[in-house]
Amino acid sequence: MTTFFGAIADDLTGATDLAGLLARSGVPVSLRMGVPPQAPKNTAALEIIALKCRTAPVEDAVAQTRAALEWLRRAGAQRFFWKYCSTFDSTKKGNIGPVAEALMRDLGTEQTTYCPAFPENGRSIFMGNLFVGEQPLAESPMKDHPLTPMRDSNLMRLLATQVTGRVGLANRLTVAKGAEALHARLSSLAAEGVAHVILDAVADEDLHVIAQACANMVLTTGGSAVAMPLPGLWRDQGLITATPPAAAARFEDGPAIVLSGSCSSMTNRQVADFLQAGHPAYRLDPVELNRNGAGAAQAWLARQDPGVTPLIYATAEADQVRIAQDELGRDRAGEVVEQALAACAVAARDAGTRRFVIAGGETSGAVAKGLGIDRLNIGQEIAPGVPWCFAESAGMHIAITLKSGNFGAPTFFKDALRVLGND
Ligand SMILES: Nc1ncnc2c1ncn2[C@@H]1O[C@H](COP(=O)(O)OP(=O)(O)O)[C@@H](O)[C@H]1O
Ligand SMILES: O=C(O)[C@@H](O)C(=O)COP(=O)(O)O
Repeated sequence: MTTFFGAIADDLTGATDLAGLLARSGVPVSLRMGVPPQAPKNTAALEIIALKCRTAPVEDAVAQTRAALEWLRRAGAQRFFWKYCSTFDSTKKGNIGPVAEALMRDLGTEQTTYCPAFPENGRSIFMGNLFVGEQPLAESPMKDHPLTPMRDSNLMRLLATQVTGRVGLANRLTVAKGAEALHARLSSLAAEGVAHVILDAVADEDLHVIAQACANMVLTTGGSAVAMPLPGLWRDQGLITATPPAAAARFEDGPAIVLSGSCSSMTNRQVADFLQAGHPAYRLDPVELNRNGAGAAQAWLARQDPGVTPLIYATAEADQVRIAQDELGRDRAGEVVEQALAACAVAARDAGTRRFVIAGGETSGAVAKGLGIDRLNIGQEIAPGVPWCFAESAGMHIAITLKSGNFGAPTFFKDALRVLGND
């Protein structure tokens, strides 16, 4: 099938989030890890390329996204989407703005839109200000994010330092009037030379208005939710067709494992819930891993009953994370944990595990890389923005879910096993 929609995501969990929401339309979605080295072949109507460029140097992020754009254009894509975090994770320099401007230049378009709203997960935008639940972004836990601390809630100000073009707003009062009014507002902003338009949205209805108004724009940007209604609209217009999920959306049923490297407050609750349910668990200590490697964890794993899903986790509260980081440095502490979880995933696969539940964005990248995954097909959603995915790993068909730290209910790990399997 020829590709119609090409999306570029700045991280892997963000890409599966987008894929899960697009898949709700019934239109096949394909997700590639990185820009494929080979020319497009067997592409889906909706193609997503997952990059790892959220915190990369700006020039690096721009080069990666331009290469992804080129591949998607060669696949036939006619509409493009730049996916970043629903909490607008970025710094004064980028990478959201510079990448958007580079994509605009390559596509020859003078205006794009920005909408990280994700109402189902509590992200809303009003008068250009981003809220996480009832808290302004800058008062939410995102203010202390280790890499991209968000200390301003105003998206116009945040974006203005990242772009060279003018920034404007189409506010909720306009969006509430419907697609025609929003379209007219975008046109009048374009006439004034406003290249970057923040779009307010507080509820899913707003996202539908935005999709209608923007469905013909060559490039739009945002979180996953604003793209969600687009495939349905294009299908109704006859631009794409829905076909049953690809045959690759299958896995060989088998044992499951939960691997958690996220230290977000939600993941801490999810680990506690799973421990309370009595699952066998092994806690990784970064200092110990740095000294002796992951051998003890793998030996423990080899002794487990494959019928009872084990949990291996480094998830810890902030004070424990600080102790490990003080001892090893932030990067080394993260690296030893990621390497250990990736090694455990490979050992589990080789011992017959076929369902993998992974918590954490960086963790997911490391595990997927360790398992040698280069393409994911999208299956059932477990929680908003967290689908099961199907992939090939060392010639085996596996199922894997990659959970962003903040997403999912406290029962997420049990929910994942229930959605796919008999647990
Ligand atoms: N106990 C710990 N001490 C220090 N760093 C840790 C610990 N546990 C996990 N980490 C690291 O913290 C980072 C968590 O990031 P990530 O996996 O992206 O989760 P999230 O999606 O919640 O941000 C990873 O690099 C992981 O290896
Ligand atoms: O938009 C979102 O919130 C997510 O899709 C996302 O990008 C999550 O990033 P991590 O929290 O780093 O996994």
